Amino acid sequence: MIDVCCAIIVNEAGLVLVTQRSATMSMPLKMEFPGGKMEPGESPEDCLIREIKEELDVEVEIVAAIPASSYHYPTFSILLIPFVCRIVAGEILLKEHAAYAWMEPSDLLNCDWAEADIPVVHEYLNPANHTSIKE
Ligand SMILES: Nc1nc2c([nH]c(=O)n2[C@@H]2O[C@H](COP(=O)(O)OP(=O)(O)OP(=O)(O)O)[C@@H](O)[C@H]2O)c(=O)[nH]1
Repeated sequence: MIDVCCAIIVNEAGLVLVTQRSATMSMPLKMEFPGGKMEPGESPEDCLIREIKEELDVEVEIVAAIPASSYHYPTFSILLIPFVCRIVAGEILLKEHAAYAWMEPSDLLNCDWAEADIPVVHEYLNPANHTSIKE
């Protein structure tokens, strides 16, 4: 099982940042939440902040945790560990992804997601599943 942290970044208007994997990545052009694999000895929170800086060149603050969900792809399994975040410094500059979009929460389920993300979107859409970390 690969531990992967991902960021559900929300802006002041309540829109959610969705990123598109590039044509050269695995699962090309699928939509995902930015993030990546935890390194040995790294906490999920530190992983998330590092990955978002590497991928989007912004600094985020974690607002809430969403339950992790596992997903079994044909050749590997991942545990997706999502956090709701907001940007506290910087402007988005895509370093790896093909594109990004700010979406209304009600439109999220219409995206062509990496399959592991679909349960995460459902968890996000139910606020009862959010564990607040910072107001
Ligand atoms: N960052 C991120 N990765 C996801 C999501 N959903 C999902 O299935 N994944 C998968 O989890 C792994 C994340 O690893 P990564 O982002 O550090 O790795 P990577 O793109 O270099 O992938 P690679 O190891 O296939 O080259 C990838 O296999 C990716 O396809 C998601 O929402 N965000």
